[in-house]
Amino acid sequence: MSNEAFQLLSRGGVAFNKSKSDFQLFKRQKPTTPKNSVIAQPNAGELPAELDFFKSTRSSSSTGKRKAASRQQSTEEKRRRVDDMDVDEDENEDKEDAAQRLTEASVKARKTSHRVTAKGKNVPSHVNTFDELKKYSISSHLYANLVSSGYVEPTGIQSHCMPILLEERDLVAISPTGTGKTLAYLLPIFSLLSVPTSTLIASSSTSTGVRAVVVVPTRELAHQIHNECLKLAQGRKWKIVLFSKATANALSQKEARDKVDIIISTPLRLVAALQEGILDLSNVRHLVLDEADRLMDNEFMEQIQEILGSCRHKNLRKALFSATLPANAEKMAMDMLDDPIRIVVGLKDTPLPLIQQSLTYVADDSSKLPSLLTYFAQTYNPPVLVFVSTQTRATSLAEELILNNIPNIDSLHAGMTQKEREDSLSRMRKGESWVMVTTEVMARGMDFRGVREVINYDFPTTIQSYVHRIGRTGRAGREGKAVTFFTDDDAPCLKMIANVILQSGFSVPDWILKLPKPSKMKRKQMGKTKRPDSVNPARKVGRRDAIKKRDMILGSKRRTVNTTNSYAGINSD
Ligand SMILES: Nc1ncnc2c1ncn2[C@@H]1O[C@H](COP(=O)(O)OP(=O)(O)OP(=O)(O)O)[C@@H](O)[C@H]1O
Repeated sequence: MSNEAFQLLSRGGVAFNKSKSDFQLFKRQKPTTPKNSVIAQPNAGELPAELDFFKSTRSSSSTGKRKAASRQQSTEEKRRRVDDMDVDEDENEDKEDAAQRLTEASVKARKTSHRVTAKGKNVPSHVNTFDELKKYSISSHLYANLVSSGYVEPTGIQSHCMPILLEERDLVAISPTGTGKTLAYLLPIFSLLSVPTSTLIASSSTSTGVRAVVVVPTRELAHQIHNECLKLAQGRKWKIVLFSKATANALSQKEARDKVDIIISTPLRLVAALQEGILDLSNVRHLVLDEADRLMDNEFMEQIQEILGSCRHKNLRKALFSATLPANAEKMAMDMLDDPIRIVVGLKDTPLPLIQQSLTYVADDSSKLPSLLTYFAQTYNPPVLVFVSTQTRATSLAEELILNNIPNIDSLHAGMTQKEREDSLSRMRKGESWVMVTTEVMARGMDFRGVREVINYDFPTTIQSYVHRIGRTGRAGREGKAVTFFTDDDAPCLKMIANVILQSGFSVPDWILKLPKPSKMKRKQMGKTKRPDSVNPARKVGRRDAIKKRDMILGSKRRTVNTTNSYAGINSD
């Protein structure tokens, strides 16, 4: 692969060409399978049309199809059994029970001719093209920006949700990772706001103040969504604010505040400004909670309630989006909304079949590092995201990889300063990082379209965590690969994740599926498992080693730009 192609793929953001010719550069690349992988079943060539969110199978290679054919029978059989389950009515069911039913042959046969389920009163019809949205009086200028951003056809979630939001209905929307949920809500917001507040003020229209708010769980995601907004805003004087301490201060003046159209923020930042009295949300008409299930967990719920309480406009419309929504979060979501519509694209809480998933047994924690080094000793497709459970382990693993001469290592976690996090992200987008060691902070929403591989170094302890982590690859119709290490200690959650893999259409060994269902207590304990801070307890770092280590880390950071140029070598077919 050429350096240029890599730069293009890893850039993300504004100039990416969604015609997918870049994607086709990778068509012939064979995925590699680590030797100690106990499960590695490529997906079955062609996706069912309903799951082909980006029509990607049009470009899948015939070789892939041939290879898949020989394995297809059992995988397809299992997948069909999943397809036949009643996803409309039963999707809140416990995954384990669902998979148990899969392994039994007595699943009731029901053909799911549709993969989009809609619930609610008077659900507006979906559209097949962006052109069909014209009946909602979308401005030609907004269209032009849509087209110049490279969006040609709406994805499934966009086809269904855009009309609903444009008809000003409350919405809960669930669609797999990387299927374009951001645009699904941003386009209707821009269309409904119609013109920037500055124009309204100039024409002495009455109401002023922030009119739309998008809330997300991390700063990085807020930044990314802000960039998406800027694409749609081109050529007009929209005031779109990425909320931070600095922008909050700048908005302390009412005149400045009144000109703001859209705010993108994390809950904490927004609530701090509300409490300081430097923000007024009473004019907000559109509130979006992106990664809604995360925002409704204990860490954020209080803040979300405060934000909801501050959005008091009588015409406030609310929309919640996520790739996952467990039953309890869904109930809370529905309770927040008025006469809501609920849209589910694909199977709830299930990764895209384009992501080739496997589990790799690594016995215990101290065996993970050698396994990862073995992995990187073989051909791999950078950039790779490696997920660990804590900040300290992220730092430790990144250092170990550098000391073992794995090129272009970076890390990103919430313990780093904002500047460090921004620099890390920027290196990733520029293609300077080949391996990014990170924590849950990067698991949701982040869109690096070049990411071909995700490694779960530490086992995810919830289905949601697994789905979002591996969803950093296989985005916008591209193929991806996800490898999950598991140790004996991960047994309580193993079956749960294996069931997700099965549900995506991949095989898993029967012995895992036959594991007894762990008690809730065991699963809770598993979530709290204390892993050592260092991923290599054997390393005794003396003073000389410490200096060497520091120099190597600094050297590695300096070298990144140069070594990026030799990228093609490592990634060749
Ligand atoms: N209609 C479209 N055609 C082609 N590409 C699209 C379209 N809509 C969105 N995309 C691209 O798909 C990628 C994924 O979009 P986005 O980040 O909105 O996904 P998501 O569903 O929100 O994912 P996640 O659940 O991980 O947050 C982005 O790179 C985006 O530019």
